[in-house]
Amino acid sequence: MKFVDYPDTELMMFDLADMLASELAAALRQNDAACLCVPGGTTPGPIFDVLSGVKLDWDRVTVLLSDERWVPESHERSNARLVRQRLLTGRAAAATFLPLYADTPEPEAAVEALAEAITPHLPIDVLLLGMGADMHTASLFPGADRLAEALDDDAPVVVPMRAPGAGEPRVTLSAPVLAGAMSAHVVITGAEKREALERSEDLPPEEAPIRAVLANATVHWAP
Ligand SMILES: O=C(O)[C@H](O)[C@@H](O)[C@H](O)[C@H](O)COP(=O)(O)O
Repeated sequence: MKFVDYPDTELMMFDLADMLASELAAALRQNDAACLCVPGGTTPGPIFDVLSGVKLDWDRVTVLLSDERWVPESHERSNARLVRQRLLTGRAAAATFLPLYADTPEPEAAVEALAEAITPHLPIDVLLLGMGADMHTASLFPGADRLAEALDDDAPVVVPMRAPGAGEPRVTLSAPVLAGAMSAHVVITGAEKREALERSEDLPPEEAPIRAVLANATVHWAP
């Protein structure tokens, strides 16, 4: 794992957006298409704001979510809603978005079809993830009902997930899909998350799921 700390959040968001854009551009120089995978939550909005205005062949980029809350896009907790409002605007509006949600009451009915749509776009070229103070990333929560399945080397691409700290049911890309990204960045802010990251170093992924993606990742931190 590589760790980069920044003097302030604004600078981090700009630098990181710039880095993601360069990596996407490099992937597009090598291949016809590139896959960008992003998280939801409260942290990445400012990165999306910068990235959405970057000059890039966005029409060759597919955007995926690392995970989704099982709510329709009209819901304020929908990660797809965040991505549509903050990332898929401006120049990035030309990208293709693959949602991680379908209009079924429970995620179990939809995960296979979602995985089928995503699989042709793997491996992820550029991955951005967040992390919770409980050391979850994507929707790989400690104590979640299907965490062991999602951490397994042979895990399916998309796994439904229910956890005490998660609110509504979720779906998540599995650990091998996330860990298989060509380039991975984790963005965190504040002392609590930095301490959690340090604590995770002595824990197995079952207790600290962020461990499952850290080996080849760069963690970006600002106070
Ligand atoms: O849908 C989600 O909630 C995410 O994808 C999740 O994994 C998020 O990245 C962390 O919970 C951090 O969330 P914050 O950025 O809001 O702290």
